[in-house]
Amino acid sequence: MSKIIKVGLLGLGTVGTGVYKLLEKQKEKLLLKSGTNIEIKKILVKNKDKERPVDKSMLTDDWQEIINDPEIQIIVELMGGMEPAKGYIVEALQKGKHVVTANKDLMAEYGQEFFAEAESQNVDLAFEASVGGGIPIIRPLKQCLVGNDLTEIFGIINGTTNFILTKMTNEDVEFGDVLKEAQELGYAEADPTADVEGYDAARKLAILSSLAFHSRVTFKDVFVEGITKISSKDIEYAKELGYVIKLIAIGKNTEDGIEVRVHPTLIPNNQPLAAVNDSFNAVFVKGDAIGEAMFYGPGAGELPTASAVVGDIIDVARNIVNNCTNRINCTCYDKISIMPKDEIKTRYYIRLQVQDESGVFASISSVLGNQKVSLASVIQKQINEKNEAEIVIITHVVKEKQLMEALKLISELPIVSEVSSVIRVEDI
Ligand SMILES: NC(=O)C1=CN([C@@H]2O[C@H](COP(=O)(O)OP(=O)(O)OC[C@H]3O[C@@H](n4cnc5c(N)ncnc54)[C@H](OP(=O)(O)O)[C@@H]3O)[C@@H](O)[C@H]2O)C=CC1
Ligand SMILES: N[C@@H](CC=O)C(=O)O
Ligand code: NA
Repeated sequence: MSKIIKVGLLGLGTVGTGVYKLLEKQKEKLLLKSGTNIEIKKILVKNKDKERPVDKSMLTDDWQEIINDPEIQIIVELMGGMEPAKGYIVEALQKGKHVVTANKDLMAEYGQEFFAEAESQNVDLAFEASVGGGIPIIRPLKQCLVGNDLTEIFGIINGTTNFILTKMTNEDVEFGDVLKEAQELGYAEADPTADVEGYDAARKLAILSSLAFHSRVTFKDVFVEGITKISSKDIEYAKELGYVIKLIAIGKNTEDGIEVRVHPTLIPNNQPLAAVNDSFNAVFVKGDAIGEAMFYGPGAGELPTASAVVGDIIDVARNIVNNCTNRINCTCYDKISIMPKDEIKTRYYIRLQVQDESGVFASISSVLGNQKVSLASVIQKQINEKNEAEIVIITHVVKEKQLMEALKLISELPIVSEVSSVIRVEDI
């Protein structure tokens, strides 16, 4: 057996650089911790001429140099995106190399395919960094909590949007400026649309739900809405009503199928998730044996994410040393249907601009009542220069389909000039 396990690193951006630094820092302890030395042999980058904190001779822009190197046993994919990362992972697994990845885009869509390859080659596939950055959540779900039947998994699983919403809540700042700051801090995806439109959180929720409910959930199954339409006014009104707005991911295993959704949500400000700020993430799980547990920590950034990747590398190295690779494979043994979006039930916050005249409330209440939408509260906020009043409604629990039908009818009422915001409310 090799006394040094050699690693091929794909990508030396935010996370790749963190992994390089952390393995260097841990160099003297790796043998003690894993039973073997671990060494990065080659690093794949796009642009070899960029200034980097590593020995230039390790860099290559040629994948063949890495995949065809028989000494390299572990491929660590930190490039991101779909191709060529997907092709490289499949090729690596097919060649009998172990794979560690932080790529949720790929795991949320091709997890099953990757596991089939890993199983057939008897190699490991580890992806702790793909959800919750540095927070241990994949391994706890696969190992520590496997004795439970989990019914719910929900939380804040995108650092960039949590950073933006926290700043918009606590400071008078522009969305664009805060997004730029999140990008500079290395939290955002290469294309930040994935963060702000909720796709990144939806991918992570697909991964978490697959693990929690033992049934494959992919990105396209998740109902998703991002944070781009959230205004400071909504944040302000939510605050007045005792709520805070967060991008919440919710996965439930119900009698009517798996419910998976990601959207901005008003949550009560005494809920523990309301105190999860900046780029921090938190994941709640509910199970028949454990009851409720919360996993909390840094959800993005160079070293927190590297912490999860290096944990995976060491774990794979231990398995190689102990000749026990491919111990935990795909855990999706069930096939549960996905609940259609229309069937989702929740409460809603609705902000409307209406004519300031008598009978307005009665007309709106009547439309809502006919659609079986019952009101928890209605508040008039202010009157503008056009003599329009702004009203905020909070509903009781209603099915998505009924609410959407009611909103369509409301928006057609002559006294309603605009339905300005519709945000879901959860007392989770
Ligand atoms: N940033 C974070 O906080 C977290 C990120 N992740 C995930 O980790 C992965 C990496 O993210 P991050 O480090 O932020 O990304 P970066 O954009 O900072 O880094 C990407 C790296 O991959 C290299 N690369 C990209 N495409 C190619 C290609 N076609 N061929 C060769 N090299 C390529 C780039 O090379 P070059 O340097 O030459 O441009 C760069 O070094 C992603 O999957 C991301 O979703 C997961 C958790 C947290
Ligand atoms: N862009 C992601 C990075 C970590 O997964 C985020 O903001 O959470
Ligand atoms: Na993690």
